[in-house]
Amino acid sequence: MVTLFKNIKELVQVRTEPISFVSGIQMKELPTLKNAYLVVEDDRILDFGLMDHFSPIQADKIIDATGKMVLPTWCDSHTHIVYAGNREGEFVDRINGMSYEEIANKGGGILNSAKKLQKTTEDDLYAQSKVRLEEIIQLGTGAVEIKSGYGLTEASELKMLRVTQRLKEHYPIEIKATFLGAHAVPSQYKNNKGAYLQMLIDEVIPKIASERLAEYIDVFCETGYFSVADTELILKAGRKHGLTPKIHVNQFTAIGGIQAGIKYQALSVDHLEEMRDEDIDALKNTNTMPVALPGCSYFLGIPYTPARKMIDAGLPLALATDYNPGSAPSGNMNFVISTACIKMKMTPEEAINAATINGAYAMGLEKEVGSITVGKKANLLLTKPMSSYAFIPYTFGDHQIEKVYLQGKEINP
Ligand SMILES: N=CN[C@@H](CCC(=O)O)C(=O)O
Ligand SMILES: [Zn+2]
Repeated sequence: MVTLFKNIKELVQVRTEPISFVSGIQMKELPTLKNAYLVVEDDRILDFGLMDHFSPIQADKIIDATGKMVLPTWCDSHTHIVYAGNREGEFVDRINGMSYEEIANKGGGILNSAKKLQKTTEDDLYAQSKVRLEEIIQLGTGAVEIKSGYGLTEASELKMLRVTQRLKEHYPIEIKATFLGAHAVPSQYKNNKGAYLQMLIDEVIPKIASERLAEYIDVFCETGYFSVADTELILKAGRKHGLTPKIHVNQFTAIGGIQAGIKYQALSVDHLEEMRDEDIDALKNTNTMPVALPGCSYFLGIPYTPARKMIDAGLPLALATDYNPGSAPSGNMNFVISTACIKMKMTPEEAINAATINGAYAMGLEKEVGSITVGKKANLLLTKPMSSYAFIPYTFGDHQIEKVYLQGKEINP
């Protein structure tokens, strides 16, 4: 099956030479072709170029993209979309003055979601989660990472990861799974966090690795949750079983988690709302991708990741939604990109690079998605007509996507 997109007003994020990610000043460059064509064969990008150089081909389907843009789909490298129920009650409690921390200390927060999930059957959890997956696909996401971490028992953590596995089997979107058993200390281990960690290390991690239920290992490294020493224990055990670290760090406090992540060659360090100069320095010249989650900052009213300072220091940056029931109940990458431009002062070029190629890298998918490159998956966005791609972040709270294609096929709403 050959599909031809012709008369594309602007083909965005064109990379002839494959790249892994962009950092620092390179993030301001977003290569495009104006008045372009793109050829897709089956699930892959076969060819692209300027309309002026186009020689007619035999295509099964022709899409006239006059006035419209084509981009690679968004790469959302940090989500928790497999969860049960919602927490709008806590949202109202926060409006009425309670803090996220106070709610968590009263058994709300992550433990509240764990209680709900433990009581939910695997089939019901799948049914609830697939709605969110379908929703983010419609919003232009073509690759997503999904974490466990609302189970907090062996059975429920495995249930979450099996649901993620089932989503992988049933949907054309790229999915990577992360084990986040060390997301919060369950109440039954309240006074014995060490025993919980030991149980994760001795029983759960080996099982997940042997059943190939996750590619990555995560820890919520934060004051009141898991210390740097706890984080290192889990990352070490994960590494031993072939799970690569991607961790939650520096959300509320900076305690040295970034350095621990780098020590264990984390693929990404995520959140980073609280960054010290030494944290920025530690990330320089590493292969670890910093990931900002502006939807969480927006929803909780906490600081935004200092993107300007980080990029100006030469670092790369990826953007993700953090879609979860407690701190970011939205999987809308279009909103994340707008918010990054408006609140973090990223340029549209930087934000689009952060939401495509850098996001792909933060999931180990940079060879498959994240740019318009021959041989990559044809996971594409066709926009509504627009004058320039800056219109995408400019129209915050809305989206400009007319159609989404995954593996070369149009996704019907
Ligand atoms: N910070 C830790 N975990 C999630 C939110 C957890 C929750 O409140 O349910 C996050 O990334 O923001
Ligand atoms: Zn998260």
